[in-house]
Amino acid sequence: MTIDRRSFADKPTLAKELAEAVADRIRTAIAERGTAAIAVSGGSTPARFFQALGKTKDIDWDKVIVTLVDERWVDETNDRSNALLVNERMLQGPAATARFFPLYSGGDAPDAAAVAKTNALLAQLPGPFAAVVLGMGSDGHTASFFPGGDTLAEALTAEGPAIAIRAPGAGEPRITFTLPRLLRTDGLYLHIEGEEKADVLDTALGDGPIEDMPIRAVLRSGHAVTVYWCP
Ligand SMILES: O=C(O)[C@H](O)[C@@H](O)[C@H](O)[C@H](O)COP(=O)(O)O
Repeated sequence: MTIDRRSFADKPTLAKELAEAVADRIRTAIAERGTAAIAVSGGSTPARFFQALGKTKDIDWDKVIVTLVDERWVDETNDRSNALLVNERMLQGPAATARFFPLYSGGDAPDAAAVAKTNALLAQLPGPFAAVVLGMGSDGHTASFFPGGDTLAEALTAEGPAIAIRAPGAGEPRITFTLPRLLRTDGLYLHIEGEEKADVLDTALGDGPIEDMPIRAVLRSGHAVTVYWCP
């Protein structure tokens, strides 16, 4: 396994270092390919990182596309919307000129037509991501790869780019990039904070079925993963 675990003293230091790593990936992708796309996670952990990245001045933000690794099926006025979080915390100041590709495409549920609409937009993304930043729940989910997810097997294997998924621990129905699409990335980061999540990661790195802790599919994928952790 190519898992590089990095520990930082505190949350502000982690946010700054992760923002610098992702900014480097963005600058390199723009230099090599003309554009850079990144996919970031929602939830409660990434706000500081979003603010640090959004303040970065030496990036051609108008050449950057930001999207989400997954989204709850709610519109952008809902405080559970990951898009709302990204817009409020990252796409301000220097980063305000970046383009944002939402995963939520309207309506009450991610039915086939809604997912097709999202996938038509996502088909416009450049080939590989410059960076994908994952989070992890204490149940071992990442993106919306939840234990018990109704489309989990497909989400971990299909080309996608995105698929609907429902799971007992997920709250709303969700839409998520599939794992194969997320693995098409230059940099793959896992951002977790707190002792509990360090313990969950230790468990996930041990033996056991992927269905119990879907983060294992990422950790066993063969793609290098850099873990950013702080207490
Ligand atoms: O929309 C989401 O919920 C996510 O993208 C999800 O995969 C998240 O990264 C983990 O649930 C960790 O969430 P916390 O940071 O809130 O613990």
